[in-house]
Amino acid sequence: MTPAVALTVAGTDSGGAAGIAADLATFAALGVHGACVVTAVTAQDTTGIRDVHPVPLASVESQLDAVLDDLPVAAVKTGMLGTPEVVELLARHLAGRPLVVDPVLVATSGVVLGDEHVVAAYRAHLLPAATVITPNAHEAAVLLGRATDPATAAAALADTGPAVVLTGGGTRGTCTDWLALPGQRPVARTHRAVPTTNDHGTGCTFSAALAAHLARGADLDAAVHHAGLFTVRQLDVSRRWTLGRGRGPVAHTTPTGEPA
Ligand SMILES: Nc1ncnc2c1ncn2[C@@H]1O[C@H](COP(=O)(O)OP(=O)(O)O)[C@@H](O)[C@H]1O
Ligand SMILES: Cc1ncc(COP(=O)(O)O)c(N)n1
Repeated sequence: MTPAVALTVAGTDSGGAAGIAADLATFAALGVHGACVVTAVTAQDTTGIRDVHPVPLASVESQLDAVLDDLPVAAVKTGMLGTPEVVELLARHLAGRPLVVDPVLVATSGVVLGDEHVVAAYRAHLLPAATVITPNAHEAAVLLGRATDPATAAAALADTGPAVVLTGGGTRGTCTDWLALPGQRPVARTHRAVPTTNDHGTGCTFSAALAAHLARGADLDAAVHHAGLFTVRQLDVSRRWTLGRGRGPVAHTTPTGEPA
């Protein structure tokens, strides 16, 4: 048999919480073979990011060519891309495929992972090529160039072309994500909040789970639903962990190994 294949294009996190580590672990937990294209190497742990080393554009392109020439990639997710040239390259190579764009611009620790040139390249090239984008409220405000309420922001971003899941993580009471499809009223998806600080990599995990479910053939609505359930369940696991001196990793794998 041929397993479902998903590709992540993202940065590494040496602490194993976010980026490529989160994505490949999430793909594996959901029974999907994961391929990866590395865009940047970060020296990072649970307390923050010490250093970022971008991978040369030619190397990103040859990694991408190697994967796309050989494997039946059913869905792609992008995370930290780092430079406007990489953002443009991906828009050229990935348009027309099921494409989840997690516009990683600022780490939880506050370090900027995408400057204004990267933001401009997202707006001009990658957002119009995406199937669905998964910004948090801050990233949505940066992409739109203005701060507004989440439902309005989700609808405004959907008007630029892709479906939008504007994520609203939080540790008290409930969390609300807004799903907006182009030309339609945004819909609120509210679920319980897990009270934990072990949430480093949560946005990566959610968008990787979304790509994994699309790769397995789910439609967008079902993929968003299952990615949300998966993420909450993994936070339920990591809330019981003691790992690292800072914001611990979300648990990407399930104890049972069963797809969510
Ligand atoms: N503490 C939490 N409890 C439950 N769900 C959470 C929690 N934190 C984030 N989520 C969910 O995880 C997904 C990613 O959200 P978010 O944390 O906003 O991403 P990011 O890491 O990009 O800021 C969303 O579905 C959000 O609702
Ligand atoms: C390589 C890489 N990619 C993405 C993030 C964002 O993750 P978070 O918002 O949990 O810090 C990160 N910190 N590092």
